[in-house]
Amino acid sequence: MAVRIGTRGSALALTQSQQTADLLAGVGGFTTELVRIRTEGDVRTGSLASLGGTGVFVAALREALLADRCDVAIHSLKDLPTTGEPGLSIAAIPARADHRDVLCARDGLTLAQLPAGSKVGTGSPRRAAQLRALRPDLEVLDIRGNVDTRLGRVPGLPGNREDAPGDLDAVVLAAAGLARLGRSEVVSEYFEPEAMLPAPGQGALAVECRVEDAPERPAHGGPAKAEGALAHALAAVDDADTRLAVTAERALLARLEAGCAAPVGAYARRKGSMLHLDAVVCAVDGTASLRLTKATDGLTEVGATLLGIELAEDLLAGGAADLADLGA
Ligand SMILES: NCc1[nH]cc(CCC(=O)O)c1CC(=O)O
Repeated sequence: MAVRIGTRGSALALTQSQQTADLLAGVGGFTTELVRIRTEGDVRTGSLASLGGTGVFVAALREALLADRCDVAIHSLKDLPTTGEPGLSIAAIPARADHRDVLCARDGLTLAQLPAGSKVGTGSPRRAAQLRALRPDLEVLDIRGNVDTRLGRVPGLPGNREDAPGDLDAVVLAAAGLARLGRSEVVSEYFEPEAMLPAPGQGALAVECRVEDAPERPAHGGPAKAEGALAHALAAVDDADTRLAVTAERALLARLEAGCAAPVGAYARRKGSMLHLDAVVCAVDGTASLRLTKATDGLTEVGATLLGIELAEDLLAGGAADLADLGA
């Protein structure tokens, strides 16, 4: 019997679901098939999908898992709410792809090379705030749509359709999504976290399944226990360092009680025996921000969670809630 992989129908979702299906099947013991889960957001026009945010898609995939219409669901971790779903488990977090945001500008321009007044599109308050802080002289515009639609707003990018509008000078997107779609040649600049902190979980995927199919992970570390071919594969594709990093980033987000549209950036990575976490909360107009860093030698799920909570409390003590509407 094939393991049914539930996925959204966008090009990005289909690509990352197929790549993850191949990763799981590569461990051996089963085949996979993609099951496309339709949502209300898919059948109506783009504006509803953006209104409902990604929450409607996550909810539809979770409903399909609980109703046994699929066995596994693949999510972009940065779109996944920090609250879990009873009966389901984040059974695997594969190694993170590129965590960075990128600029895709006309004529290969970097951010520093864009003329004053250039129009830069992004749908993310986090990216807008950090862009405005770096270049207050640019015009940052709110844009919507899938990756192809967004790239189509910039004239002359390789791979754009002939009839694309090309009405902006640049857009900012996630490196990981472009890489998964094979469109990295549109990138004119990669932003290191020092310039722009990514969204918590950016570049990482989450594989969710019903709790009875998930490998058992001891709370204080040690190898996961897996019964059955699927649980074994889920344990095998899990990346411990990525899991630690995104656990810290998401614990921070949860403690800030920040929504997915809040202007909060966070990036954690393991360096030797330490886990480092950088985070920023920005005023959306880019005039103020609070950026802090913290590290721990507690390289367990508990240690990573505490790191995120403690850095969030440092940010709150520094006035993060007055800077930004965290509930956005
Ligand atoms: N919010 C949309 C979204 N969700 C996941 C990705 C791809 C990158 C990733 O997996 O983090 C994107 C596109 C983007 O932000 O450019």
